[in-house]
Amino acid sequence: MSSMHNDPHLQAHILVEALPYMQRFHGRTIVIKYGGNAMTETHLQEQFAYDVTLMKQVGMNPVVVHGGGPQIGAMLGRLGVQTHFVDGMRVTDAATMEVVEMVLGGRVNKEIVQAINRAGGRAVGLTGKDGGLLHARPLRRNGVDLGLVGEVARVNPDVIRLLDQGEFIPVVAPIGVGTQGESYNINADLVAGALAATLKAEKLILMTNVAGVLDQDGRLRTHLEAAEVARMVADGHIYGGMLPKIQCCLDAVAAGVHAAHIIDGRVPHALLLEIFTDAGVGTLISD
Ligand SMILES: Nc1ncnc2c1ncn2[C@@H]1O[C@H](COP(=O)(O)OP(=O)(O)O)[C@@H](O)[C@H]1O
Ligand SMILES: CC(=O)N[C@@H](CCC(=O)OP(=O)(O)O)C(=O)O
Repeated sequence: MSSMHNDPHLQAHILVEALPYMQRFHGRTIVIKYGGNAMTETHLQEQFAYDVTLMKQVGMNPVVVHGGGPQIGAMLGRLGVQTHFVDGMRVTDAATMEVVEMVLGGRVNKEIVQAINRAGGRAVGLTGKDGGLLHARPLRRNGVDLGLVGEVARVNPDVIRLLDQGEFIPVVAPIGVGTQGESYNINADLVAGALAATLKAEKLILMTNVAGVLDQDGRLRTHLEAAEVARMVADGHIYGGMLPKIQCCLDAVAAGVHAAHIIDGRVPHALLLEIFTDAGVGTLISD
């Protein structure tokens, strides 16, 4: 870092390289699923907060959707409540839902809001209940009852648009509201995908704990087209937690989002590198 500071030419070069991206993405919405190490390690969290604040400062509209699976797991453990997953989804009974809502909508959401505010941004925390943002219905999986696990039935983006115009950065916890006012626990990747599609976002960026989508030899694929993704899934080279990410990237791109990225949240300033540099980080998925 210090050697970079000592090289004004390099600094100027970096700023100039960022200019076309600032121009291209000015006034555009970029939906970011924030999760993994980037959320739990203090220095990565601080860097993320600076990245989002910088995006907003140069005229983009970042919309943050956060996860928090490990934090929910830790709280359930402290309360002595057993939890288990079916196809990557946490089976959610009423007692679990109470904890999910407290942890995601309370502690985790406010920690992110505070981190962004500390970086000089103006973040506003929401759950899908606020402004009727995320209407949910029960998610059905091969006849297995997942309880209060939901999927997004409808998005009402009015509150996001209002915040964007007001120079605020929305930070959304993945909780939806049902027809009777009940809460649903929704996988955060699904929420990010649905928001990106509804907002006709320029980009959907999913931050995770791997370098991106890897091929059968463990090499990073920097660009994948839909047809190739389908082949990799059929051949079993994409599985587990990567499946819903891939699916929501494909859905978002099919719905008109220009690009969907799966990026390595363990890399310092991963978001900044993805948005403002020619190289980018992770895997770009296009149709
Ligand atoms: N082709 C692939 N490339 C990279 N990761 C893959 C691939 N196929 C399956 N995975 C798995 O998907 C995981 C990422 O999903 P997950 O752990 O659910 O992420 P997150 O917790 O960030 O939502 C990886 O750790 C890896 O085990
Ligand atoms: C239905 C379901 O599984 N919901 C997730 C919601 C949080 C989430 O998605 O967090 P990560 O992105 O950190 O995994 C859960 O209960 O863990």
